[in-house]
Amino acid sequence: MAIETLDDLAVQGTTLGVRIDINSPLTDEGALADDARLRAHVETLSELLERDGRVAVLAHQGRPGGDEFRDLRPHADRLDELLDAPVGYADGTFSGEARRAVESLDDGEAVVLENTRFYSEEYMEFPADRAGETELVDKLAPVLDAYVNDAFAAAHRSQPSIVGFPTRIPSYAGRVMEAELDVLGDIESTPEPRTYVVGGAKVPDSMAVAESVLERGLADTVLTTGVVANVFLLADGTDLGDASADFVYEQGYWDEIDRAADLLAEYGDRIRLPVDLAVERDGDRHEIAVDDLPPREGEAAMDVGSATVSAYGEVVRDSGAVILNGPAGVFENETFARGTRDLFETATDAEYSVVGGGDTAAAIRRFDIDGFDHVSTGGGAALNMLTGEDLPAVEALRN
Ligand SMILES: Nc1ncnc2c1ncn2[C@@H]1O[C@H](COP(=O)(O)OP(=O)(O)O)[C@@H](O)[C@H]1O
Ligand SMILES: O=C(OP(=O)(O)O)[C@H](O)COP(=O)(O)O
Repeated sequence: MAIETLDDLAVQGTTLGVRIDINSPLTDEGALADDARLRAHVETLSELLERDGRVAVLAHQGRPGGDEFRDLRPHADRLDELLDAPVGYADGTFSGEARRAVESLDDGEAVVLENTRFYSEEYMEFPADRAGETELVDKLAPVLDAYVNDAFAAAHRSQPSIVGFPTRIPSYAGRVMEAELDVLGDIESTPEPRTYVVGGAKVPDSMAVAESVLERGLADTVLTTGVVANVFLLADGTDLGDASADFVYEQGYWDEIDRAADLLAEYGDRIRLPVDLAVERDGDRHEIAVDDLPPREGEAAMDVGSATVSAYGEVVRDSGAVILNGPAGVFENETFARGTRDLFETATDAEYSVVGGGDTAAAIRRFDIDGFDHVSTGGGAALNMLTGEDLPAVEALRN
């Protein structure tokens, strides 16, 4: 069944639950370090407000227990600046007070409801029917006329605010969702050879993608960077030193090391690992060949080294399509930004290049890199889609 879009929705005077993805990097003080994901949703929100909708924004920030698990007040303040309409903030998601804030909206007004993940069921995965019966959906659906999902970046999560509402109220794709589905739905027609560059810190997501594209023959080469590369190196028997290994173990990524070992055994000829890594030594960047590891006590691998960037660069330049997700290192720290900056710049030389990921997109803006054919607002969602997997959010909108 075709997905309905905002073209199919009679907006005026209706109260809309609009799920967006404004999960953003934050400063240590909890302020927004990057507002790109907010700006991405301006088109959808402005359209709904200009068409006299009453908009209740649903969104998450961070993961429970993480440093970036914070409230959405800064996001509401920034949206208020970005939109030509008043944007309020409710410090509850579906409390009586939050519901009253939704019910008292006027035409052309918006309110940002509190971080959906402050509510425990939101961080669980459910089939859509069951998600439709969770507290969040059960309490909010009665005060909403319709639901709009514009949160492409969270479309791979089968969580209540993503898949629950379409089982209860009429539901539509927002403009970001619509555009992403159009572009990313057509990856099999991108030019070959295809290279996937998987990096960053969300190792299970990246590993699932690597496995899938290798199995399906979609990837001619997988280049590994970031923490993902560290996991592959550990799986390959490299002594990374305690600091890097402990970082991986503390995240509970034991299974990912086994998975990486299986992938290397099966598809080793198509997977590339870094040949050198960068650590901090005496306050400076210091590069070490993988053959010369481990580093000194306490030194952690924070970036890929120059030899890796140049080896990967050759693969990338010869690629028809490059699909890239995840920074190559701790790019937020200038000492370890080089791998990410140089590799990303090289990726724009491929015939066709697609990038995804919140931090990845932030790195692109930070380094002012132009020339990608598509910069997705999604990381995991984009890559799931590129590998041909169904996105729960999209399935929910179809039913
Ligand atoms: N070697 C590394 N050690 C620790 N963190 C790393 C390393 N390489 C990359 N990172 C971190 O990975 C984070 C981004 O990963 P991720 O969330 O997976 O990316 P995205 O949001 O683009 O999907 C960044 O904060 C970066 O500092
Ligand atoms: O940032 C996100 O995903 P991404 O890092 O894959 O782009 C989304 O907001 C989903 O967040 P999650 O991976 O904590 O479910």
